[in-house]
Amino acid sequence: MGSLSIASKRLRQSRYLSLLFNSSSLSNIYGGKSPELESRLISRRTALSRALFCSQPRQNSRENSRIDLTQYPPELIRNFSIIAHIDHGKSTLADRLLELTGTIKKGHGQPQYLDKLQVERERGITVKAQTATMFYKHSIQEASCSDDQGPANFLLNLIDTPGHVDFSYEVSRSLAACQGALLVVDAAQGVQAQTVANFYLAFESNLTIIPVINKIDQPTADPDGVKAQLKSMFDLDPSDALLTSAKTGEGLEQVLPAVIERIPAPPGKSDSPLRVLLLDSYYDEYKGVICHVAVVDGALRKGDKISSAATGQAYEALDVGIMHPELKSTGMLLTGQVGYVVSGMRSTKEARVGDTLFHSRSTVEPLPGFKPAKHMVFSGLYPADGSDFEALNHAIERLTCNDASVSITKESSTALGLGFRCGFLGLLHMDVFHQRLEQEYGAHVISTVPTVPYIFEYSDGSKLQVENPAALPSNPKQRVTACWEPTVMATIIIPSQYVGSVITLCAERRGQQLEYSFIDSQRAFMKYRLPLREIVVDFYNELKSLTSGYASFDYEDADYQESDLVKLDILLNGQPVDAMATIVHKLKAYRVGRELVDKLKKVIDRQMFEISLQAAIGSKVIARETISAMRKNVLAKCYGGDVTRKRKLLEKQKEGKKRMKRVGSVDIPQEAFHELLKVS
Ligand SMILES: Nc1nc2c(ncn2[C@@H]2O[C@H](COP(=O)(O)OP(=O)(O)OP(=O)(O)O)[C@@H](O)[C@H]2O)c(=O)[nH]1
Repeated sequence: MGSLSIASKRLRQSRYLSLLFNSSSLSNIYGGKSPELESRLISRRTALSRALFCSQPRQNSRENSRIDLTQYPPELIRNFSIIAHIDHGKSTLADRLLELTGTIKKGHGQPQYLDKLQVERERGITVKAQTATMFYKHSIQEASCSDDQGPANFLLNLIDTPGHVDFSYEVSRSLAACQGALLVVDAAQGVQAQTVANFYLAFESNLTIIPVINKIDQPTADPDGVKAQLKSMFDLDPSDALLTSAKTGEGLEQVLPAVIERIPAPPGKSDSPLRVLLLDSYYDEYKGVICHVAVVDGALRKGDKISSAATGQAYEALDVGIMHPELKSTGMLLTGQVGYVVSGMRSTKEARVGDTLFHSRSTVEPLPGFKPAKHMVFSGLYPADGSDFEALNHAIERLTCNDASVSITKESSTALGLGFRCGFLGLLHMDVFHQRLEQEYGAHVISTVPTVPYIFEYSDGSKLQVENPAALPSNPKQRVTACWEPTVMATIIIPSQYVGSVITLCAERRGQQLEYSFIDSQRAFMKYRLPLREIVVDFYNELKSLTSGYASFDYEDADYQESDLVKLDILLNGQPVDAMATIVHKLKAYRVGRELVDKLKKVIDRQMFEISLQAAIGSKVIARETISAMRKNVLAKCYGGDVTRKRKLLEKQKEGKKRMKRVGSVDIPQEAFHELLKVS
């Protein structure tokens, strides 16, 4: 029965393969004319790709054998994370460890195996933390794990985490399931900003930290220099550092023995009532909500009745297993083990990250859970074609099932119609969300200028958090008495020769220097308090270009600070366009207003009538441009009578017009909204 269903699943998978990875074939078959059909096919495509990557049956006959988790008491388990600055080689190291333990085949042809999302593969970054269970034989002298003192079989749970600052929430959640972390540092680049941030995340979580100096094969590698940095910055003993090359395989044989010998076993109690920490969840077309969990105490078995401490809802554990690295049903998860549970939850909203699951018949003290994700950036998302609202609604609902860290509320704009206000963890997160909407769900969206959550106080004493500038009245009658903006604590590490230009950049961005020191003779370390608004737009790119790409930057949210803010309106032919309003610091309002109208003038096509573009604070216009009238005759150069050629040109013009948004009588191209993102 099992092999039959596997065979038929494979057949289905192979029949869909060409469709899966060839979106053009979708539009060929359906001529792009049946949106429902296309959206159904796209969601099927996504589901199948997930099924392929997440639950594809393995070729190896060993895979079909049952894994008996009772063989792995907590003392034979190690849970560890791989943390590092972006691109220091976490995912490649994870690949090598999976190969070394036979969890995946060598030369599986899929580098960065645990980066399963299309956006992760295209951008070469990790966005979602991924867990993989490995089995590894090792003998340790002191432990009395096996009577004959021969090698014992260990169960190792490896969690690969994202490196980018926007996803540090994923990192902190992953660390909650671990007792140790491999802190990977590039042997040539040395300690970078996110190495510092991730080290402190792990340190504050009381994890055992094993420094791994990776990429020692590079000609510019300086492992001794990096050891010295690790000592001076984190007080890590240089002799504890492992030297590896995830590329050539050098030094990798020391990694897992070090994990087993240095990282403590999970501390939970097997004989205590069940407590399961819910780490993450995603929606699978076939299985429903799949929760990633860590069993802190007790044992969870298939068929158990479990309850959620957060919602009080009761469920049945329909399937329980480990990620090996695909889902592998084991029928149980015991103390200290990390795996998955399918419990018939209908939406990921029921699966609250940080929740405690326990046996319905028992009463337990819930686990501390996690701080809720903090949304740093808000932006409006509107369908490029106003009539696609339902399709976009559906796409967003499905995507938030797999990315619960986005906040969504419906909103409407006079310029763009019905849409959504979405809260993201940062700009990259916002970008990745857009890309996934387009790639996985075929949605075409217009996004408005990202903004940060400000707090405004009015003369009647009321305070309001403003996530959408349009919500702020321009009406001076409702007087604002004070406003506050969010700030961040930024860590910047740069080669010393760039110190001057980076200080100037931070001063321009209204930064306040808090710390300035040298890591070694070549690199400086700075801490700044910066308004979040100033780093949201283009700060990182500018920092990178000022320092020839050598700067590294990380931030964590800090307090609100009082600030002199104004709402900047953009008016087209005298009408304010709500979707283009922004909130800026008063000192910058004139410059930003001028840049905005200049940019808009470049991207808005001349039309049949004159268009005035204005930037205004309240009723005061601070910048103005005019786009003169014209009639664009696309057939002007098309002499002669070839009707098909003329038709082609007119079709092309019509196509272009579809991508315009009509505001009042003015057509605004999608690029206008994109251009606005770049003005700070
Ligand atoms: N020369 C060399 N290159 C390596 C080594 N390890 C990884 N790389 C390369 O470094 C790049 C980044 O590797 P990843 O494994 O994606 O890095 P990461 O830390 O997982 O990146 P994020 O998930 O985006 O934070 C890839 O091009 C790898 O091929 C190594 O030991 N030596």
